[in-house]
Amino acid sequence: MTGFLASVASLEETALVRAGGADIVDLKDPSRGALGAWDVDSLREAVELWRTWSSPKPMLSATIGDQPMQANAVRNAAESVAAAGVPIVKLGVFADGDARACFAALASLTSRAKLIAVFFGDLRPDAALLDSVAEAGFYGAMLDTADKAAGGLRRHMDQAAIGRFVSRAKTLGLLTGLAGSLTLEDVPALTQLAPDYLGFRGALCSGGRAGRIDIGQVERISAAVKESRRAA
Ligand SMILES: O=C[C@H](O)COP(=O)(O)O
Repeated sequence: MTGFLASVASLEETALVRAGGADIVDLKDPSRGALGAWDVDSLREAVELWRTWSSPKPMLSATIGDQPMQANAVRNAAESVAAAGVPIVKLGVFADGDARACFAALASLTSRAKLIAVFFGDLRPDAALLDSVAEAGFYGAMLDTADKAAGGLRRHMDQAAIGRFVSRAKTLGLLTGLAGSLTLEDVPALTQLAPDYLGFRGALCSGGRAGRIDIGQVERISAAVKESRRAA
């Protein structure tokens, strides 16, 4: 069943998307890049708030920033997000450096945090890397886009290619997600591929992804995801 991930830039937005029906609240600073990170003090505050929530309680994730694919840089950034108490940590698989070495360096963290590898549809994602992601003990893998000015995920990958990614990740036992400037119109087609969640930021905001979350847009996307999964 496909869920709804909403990326938020502040504590206020965290409460808004929870009220709007998000299944995963994703702490991300869009002004700092595709996977811009919150500062550690704000992460701790969000974790404290999240711990007070009762049912329905969304999952909580956070991004580690747009790091170079160097094992030390990626591990340090991921350790710091996990140490703030965030249960799900999302990190980018950029085209530079040694992705396999980064995954291997993170294996020891997988007992303390659920790690998600974020592949980018506009950076020629190498699905063969999914095996290494699973071997390192990651919790999930998803597709997103790195360049938010270059169109959405479906502009860079066709339905069959996205479907192959989802299906390979599932076969490996990974939680699967799809994002990348998605809009309401993308929901029915992508839900057909049965990812575990669809992720949004820009479509939830007024004034673009670096703008502010609009509760009306959150509710519309949330309703569309729920409707599509009923129809699937
Ligand atoms: O993880 C999901 C993303 O934050 C998606 O952001 P976007 O919809 O602005 O590409």
